[in-house]
Amino acid sequence: MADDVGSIPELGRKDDSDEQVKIICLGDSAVGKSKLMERFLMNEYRPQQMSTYALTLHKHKATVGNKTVEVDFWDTAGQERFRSMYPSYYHKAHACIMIKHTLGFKVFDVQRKVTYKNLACWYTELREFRPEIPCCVVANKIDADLKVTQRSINFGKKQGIPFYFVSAADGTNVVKMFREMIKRAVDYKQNPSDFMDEVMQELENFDLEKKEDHPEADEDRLQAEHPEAV
Ligand SMILES: Nc1nc2c(ncn2[C@@H]2O[C@H](COP(=O)(O)OP(=O)(O)OP(=O)(O)O)[C@@H](O)[C@H]2O)c(=O)[nH]1
Ligand SMILES: [Mg+2]
Repeated sequence: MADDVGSIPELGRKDDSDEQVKIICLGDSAVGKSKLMERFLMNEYRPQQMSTYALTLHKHKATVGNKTVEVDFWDTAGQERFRSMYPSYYHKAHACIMIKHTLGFKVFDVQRKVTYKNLACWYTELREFRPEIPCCVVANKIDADLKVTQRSINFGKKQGIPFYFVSAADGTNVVKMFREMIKRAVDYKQNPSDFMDEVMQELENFDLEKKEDHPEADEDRLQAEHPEAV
């Protein structure tokens, strides 16, 4: 399984959009990660469960302020058997949406069997890899019992992590939550507080400036590499 970590394909490089960010959805199996993506990207909800195998990647175009943003959404697999892949999920992510059931939601035995971690474990592991990226906590399935919204959860309060009650089934808060997270991911990418991310951002800006200042540099390189083509 360890090999899988290195074999995840990178999505295509930045196209004509102004910015590109990666956002990951994390959480135990059956909390509703894929259904939330389906609701946000297609405004659909089909109740059947198809547990995600390893990973599903979605590309999405968004607008933040006057910028176009290409978002790579990583809908990850919550089942324990995919554990060795988690480091590759976290790698270079700009924001993380952590998803759980609403309090008191009756988890069926069949779902419980594949449940691996609780939120605190996910969060601890994420922070080892991505210490500074913006996160939020999402309690899904509030359609099953609206009373839960009168209670709040303690997790994340101390760290000031934003919290949302949502429902993939009826759409409550889904668009709002995803839009806010896209904006936070873009803000983070542009002003990273992690040293390695700052270096990466500097390199990206430097590369862009070089291209703008010397567009002929690419032509020179092409000529040197393929003299017959020019
Ligand atoms: N009532 C209710 N059920 C939901 C909601 N969202 C998801 N479900 C149900 O929960 C089950 C699991 O949803 P998925 O989106 O497949 O779960 P997942 O987190 O992607 O699970 P893995 O891919 O195994 O990690 C499905 O059978 C859905 O019908 C919701 O908002 N309300
Ligand atoms: Mg899934």
